[in-house]
Amino acid sequence: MRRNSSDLGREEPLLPGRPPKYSFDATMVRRTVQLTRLQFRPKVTPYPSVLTSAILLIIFSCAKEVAVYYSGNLASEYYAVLPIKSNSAFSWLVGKSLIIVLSTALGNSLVKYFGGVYQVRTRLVLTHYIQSRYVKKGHLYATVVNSLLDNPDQRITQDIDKFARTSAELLRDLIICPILVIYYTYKTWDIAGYLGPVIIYAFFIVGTVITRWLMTPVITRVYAQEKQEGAFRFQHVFTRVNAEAIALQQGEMFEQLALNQSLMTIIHWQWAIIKRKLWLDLSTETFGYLGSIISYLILAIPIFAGKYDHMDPTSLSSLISQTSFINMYLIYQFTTIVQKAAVLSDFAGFVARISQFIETLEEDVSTTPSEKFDSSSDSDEDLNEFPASGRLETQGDSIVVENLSYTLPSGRLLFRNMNFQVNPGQHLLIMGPNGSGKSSLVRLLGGLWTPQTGQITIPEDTPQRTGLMIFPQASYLTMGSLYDQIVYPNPSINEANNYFRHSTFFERLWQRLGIKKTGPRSVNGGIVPPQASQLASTSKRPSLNSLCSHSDLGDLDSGKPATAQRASHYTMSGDTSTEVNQSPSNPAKELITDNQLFLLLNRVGLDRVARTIPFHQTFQPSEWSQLLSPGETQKLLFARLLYFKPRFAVMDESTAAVDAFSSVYLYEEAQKEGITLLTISHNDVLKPFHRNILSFNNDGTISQTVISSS
Ligand SMILES: Nc1ncnc2c1ncn2[C@@H]1O[C@H](COP(=O)(O)OP(=O)(O)OP(=O)(O)O)[C@@H](O)[C@H]1O
Repeated sequence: MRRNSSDLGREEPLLPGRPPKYSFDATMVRRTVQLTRLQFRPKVTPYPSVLTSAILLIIFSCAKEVAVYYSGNLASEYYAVLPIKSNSAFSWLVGKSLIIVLSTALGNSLVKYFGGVYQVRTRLVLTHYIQSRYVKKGHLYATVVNSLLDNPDQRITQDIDKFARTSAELLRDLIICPILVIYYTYKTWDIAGYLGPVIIYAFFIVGTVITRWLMTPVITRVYAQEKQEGAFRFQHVFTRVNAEAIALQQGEMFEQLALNQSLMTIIHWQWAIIKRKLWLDLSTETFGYLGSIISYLILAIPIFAGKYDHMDPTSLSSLISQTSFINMYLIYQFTTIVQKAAVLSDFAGFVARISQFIETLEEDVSTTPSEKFDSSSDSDEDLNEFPASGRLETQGDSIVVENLSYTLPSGRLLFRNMNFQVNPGQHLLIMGPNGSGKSSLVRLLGGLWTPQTGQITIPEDTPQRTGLMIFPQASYLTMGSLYDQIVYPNPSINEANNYFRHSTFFERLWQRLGIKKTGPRSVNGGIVPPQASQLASTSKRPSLNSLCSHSDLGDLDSGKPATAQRASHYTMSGDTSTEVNQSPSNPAKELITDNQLFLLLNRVGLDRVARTIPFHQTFQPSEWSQLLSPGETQKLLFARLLYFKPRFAVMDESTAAVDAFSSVYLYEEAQKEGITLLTISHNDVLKPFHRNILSFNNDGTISQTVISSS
């Protein structure tokens, strides 16, 4: 797939005064149908489907309207009963009123309840659908780095939730609206003649036109503001994550100015919204109050025409009360339609943003950054003619790079016809100036980028060992415990995912009743872990899966929040042996034991960590950066390397923060395990551990030097 800069227009860029517009066109209808089909697709969660909650929502909305009709007529009945001072009639009416009022209250509450249920389930289904396609091999990097989609995080966290809320609101109010309009039109006609509905309809048309005219500028600015909100929040997160770097460089003032600039942009849009909302609110409020007066104007027509001259004053006031309720309710329905037009516009915007996300994920998003740009200006016209799948092969026992060429989007040639081979035991040191393309080679070896010409072959996995593991330049510790840092990327959270996919209502009921417990259903989509027999068996501890076990999805039916025991603080408890096997179903414990973890940590020089950080305790990535120094983090990643013992490993400056003595020791340990290392480093201390040196030059050429023949 080839993209050029014209694709940028898929979502309009945000320019002051020209926010993106979302309208009700054929695309919008197609996208709504698609989203609705996704929403209502067969049950994917242990909870009753979205369809069930939608049906219940509609049923209770209709029931509530019947109750509202009867309670609206109560006033006219009191007008009729009170003047005649009949005890029995009055008592009967009070009893009837109580039943009607309670039914109305119950109807309203149930409508709200099922609206909430529908909203939560819609969010669950859509978020799960998109999340499992977004954070997925081959998609995450491509979507984040290559696609032109703005703020995927905001779309997945906020937009889906708002879509769920607005669609519940529309379902509740708009589906039943036409039926009510027809019924109350008939009643109005019956009481006031044809002029009644004509006046109300004319009132509605004028109101809609004016409101719609005033609403459009508000809606478009709301979207501009939402987008800026996402960027502002992200900027704050970034400031928080990099607080230390900012403070050490005394960059607070700069950051403050940058944040103020973003704040002012948001305030600009918010202010624009408030100004325009004044006129919109003035219009809706005026039409709202006019509605109640119009109801009496309509009644005045037959009264002044003498239609009710035969009636006594009591009957007439009862009729006025009943009629005004009917007229007002018809006007209220129209007001609802007008008000819901704003919700409908919001809904259209959310449909657009969510659908764009899904469409991006379903596209064959290229993993080559150069395809973001029009490559016609490149020297090589055939850059993209090779199919992506043919570029990276997994076979044999060596890493083979043949005739590899790669040109950056800027047109800079990084490599030209690069050739090299790394056989088992022939450790390779990759050196070169900054920006010469060393990490880019890693991206190509990892399949993130697609070479424009040439072929890369990486060794295949065996049942015992992973063929190739890559340790990127930026150390990354995931959310989780020490166990998780070692077994990463093997997910110990599969338990939650399996439950999410497969548990039925009855399974869950049995679990609640304590009749059946779900055992571990390990789905190993990660890197080949060591055989269980290789692990020393000692006491076992829960890991990330206890964080994400059943209860952690929260109980949607009871409304209970997730019961995960998240690490809110770091305890310096040295005794890790008191926490034993909290979770009966913990895949991580089958991947690594306490004993093995303890030995591994000691082996890489992290004995302090082994003594002070509870093995089972979960931390956020930002907390890990406070718990461990950069050098300790790199040592922990070496523990991961020694745990997996892959056949080949690419270490991109993996000892950059480690002291020289420890670096040498870690390399000795890795090589003892039979791991063939491809090291990117500027450090000469590692030279003796390698057989060959691959030197990158800034002109796209490389040279190879044999250091030792062993
Ligand atoms: N996603 C990307 N899109 C476009 N260009 C990129 C991308 N990532 C890196 N580059 C460019 O590729 C060039 C080589 O970067 P690379 O990270 O491979 O350098 P390096 O040799 O590893 O440098 P260092 O020694 O500083 O780590 C840089 O000029 C960089 O701007």
